[in-house]
Amino acid sequence: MRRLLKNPAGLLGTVIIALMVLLAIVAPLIWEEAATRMNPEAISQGASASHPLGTDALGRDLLARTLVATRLTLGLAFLATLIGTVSGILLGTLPQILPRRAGRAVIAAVDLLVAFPALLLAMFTAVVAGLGAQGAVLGIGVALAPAFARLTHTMTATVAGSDYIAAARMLRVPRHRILTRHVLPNIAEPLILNTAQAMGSALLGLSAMSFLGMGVQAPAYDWGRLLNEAFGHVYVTPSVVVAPALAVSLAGLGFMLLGDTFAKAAAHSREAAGEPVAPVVAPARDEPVPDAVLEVRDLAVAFPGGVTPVRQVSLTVHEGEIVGLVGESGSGKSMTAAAIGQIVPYPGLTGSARMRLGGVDLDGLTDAERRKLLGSSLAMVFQDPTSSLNPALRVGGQLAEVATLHGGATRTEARARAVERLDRVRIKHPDDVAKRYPHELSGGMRQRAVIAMGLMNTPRLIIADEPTTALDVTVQREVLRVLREAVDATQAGALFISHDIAVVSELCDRIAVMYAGRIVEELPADALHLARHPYTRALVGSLPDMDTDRSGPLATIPGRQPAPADVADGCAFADRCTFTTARCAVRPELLTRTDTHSVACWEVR
Ligand SMILES: Nc1ncnc2c1ncn2[C@@H]1O[C@H](COP(=O)(O)OP(=O)(O)OP(=O)(O)O)[C@@H](O)[C@H]1O
Repeated sequence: MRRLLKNPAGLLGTVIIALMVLLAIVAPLIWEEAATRMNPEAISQGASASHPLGTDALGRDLLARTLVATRLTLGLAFLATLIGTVSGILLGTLPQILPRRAGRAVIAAVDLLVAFPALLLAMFTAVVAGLGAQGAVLGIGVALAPAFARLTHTMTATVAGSDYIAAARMLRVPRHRILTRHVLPNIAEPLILNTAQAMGSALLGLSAMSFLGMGVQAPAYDWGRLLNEAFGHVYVTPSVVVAPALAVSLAGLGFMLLGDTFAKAAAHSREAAGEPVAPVVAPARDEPVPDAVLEVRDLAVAFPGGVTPVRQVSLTVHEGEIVGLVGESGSGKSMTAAAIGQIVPYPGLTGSARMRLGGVDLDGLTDAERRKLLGSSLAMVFQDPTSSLNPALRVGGQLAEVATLHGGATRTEARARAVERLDRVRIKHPDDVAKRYPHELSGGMRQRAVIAMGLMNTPRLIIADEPTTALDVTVQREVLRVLREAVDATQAGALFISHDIAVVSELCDRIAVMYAGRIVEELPADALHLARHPYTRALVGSLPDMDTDRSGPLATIPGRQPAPADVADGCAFADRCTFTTARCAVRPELLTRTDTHSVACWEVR
């Protein structure tokens, strides 16, 4: 309701439709008599005190008739919309249930009908069904159905490709049950939005049919019929068309605005509750770290409802260095990466005391400058290489685009560079691979192609967010080697995110351990055995090695990490820690133990 009040167009649409519905209920009760009373002395008059919008050819009051006609007009529009949506949705879902060939035939028929002008289709159906309100309603319903069927089919086909539908099929869930339980609930929202707008179209279509004499027939009348009757006098008393024309336009506008409001409300309902609130962080006053390709100080990310997945995270990455960010699922690693790349999803907001990339302070830049800097200096490699590459474009073309867009290269230069970069990430026959589409590549090749894409310009920082999680162990090794070579060759810094402490310790120079949105320990990778924080020690301890007793269960960390909205004031790990004391009710700061080792724990002070 609050959102509706803030959206004037939506509010207007809601008020118009609410008034129309109210009129449809009460107008015939109040003005029926005035609307049907004939007056031979006041035939086809213009506006006057007794008839504010004039009279028709039989001397009946046009304002009263317009108000009374609201019920029939809205009622018929509702019926036509009902016919159109129900038959459209049924038609659109049929191909999911029918055998493949029959399904294709249905879709071909729908495509044919969509191509046919809607009003002609309505008229044709109305003529076949018989002149009058019934025929017109059926005609408009039939005219609305193909667009709904097309929409339903397209959305159903999209949802049908999802993994959860594949899982349901694998479990042998019957087709009709997949449709009603898994498909339709997921496409209901756009269908409802379209229904509101279809109501407007139905109303306009029905009014047009009645105006042409093919809809409601005398003595019944809707707004279109009133327009039809008034039209004969329009040159003598133009005001006679004002009331019905205004009513049709207002209702049409009302339904369109209402559809829009539904769409906006649906978009907002997907967001977390509450308004976005930016974290307040005081800017850093000390000198920036020299030679750092990335310096992040006190980074925080906040979502509405007190969800703060990243709290006071400080990270520094130097040239040619790979820093590993480890932590269990939900500790805020990806969100930290997203905040550095300025791609935190709305309604999340970020704040930091300092954010410098390649020696440039991002907070001091305009949006355009920041985009340019990030586009040319930051390369991001995500977990799923399939979604990082556009399936409709060839690999070489996509890589080349990066160089033309941010590096100012010509097309020929960019293409040559794309092949060279593919070669650099150890892709065999790079010339040939550049011409292929992403689906023609294996997972490991795709991930290497994404790394090559990051290397198209001269990145200062590479952020790799679990780049090998989806790959098997041998391919994983290849990709990690390529990443190390890329860092060594370009002297860029890299932030490598993973939940696998074994992989991180092998690849990285330094490791930052994250727990419940904060960094709890930072140390050189080769000093992992000297880790002091109980969480890091538990992580290291849960790694099996050659001496691990294979007959016993693997070591685990009991308990669970708190959700971002439930992190307590004290040490977030206290619940799961074996060294917890009264002091842990106060959060320990991340303190430097040696030049390269920092820990946030009371126990190790
Ligand atoms: N759009 C969002 N709205 C609200 N909270 C979110 C949103 N996206 C993520 N979060 C929260 O942020 C927290 C951190 O998520 P993040 O993806 O950074 O974790 P992660 O450490 O990378 O985990 P994983 O290893 O599973 O990817 C999660 O607990 C999640 O609940």
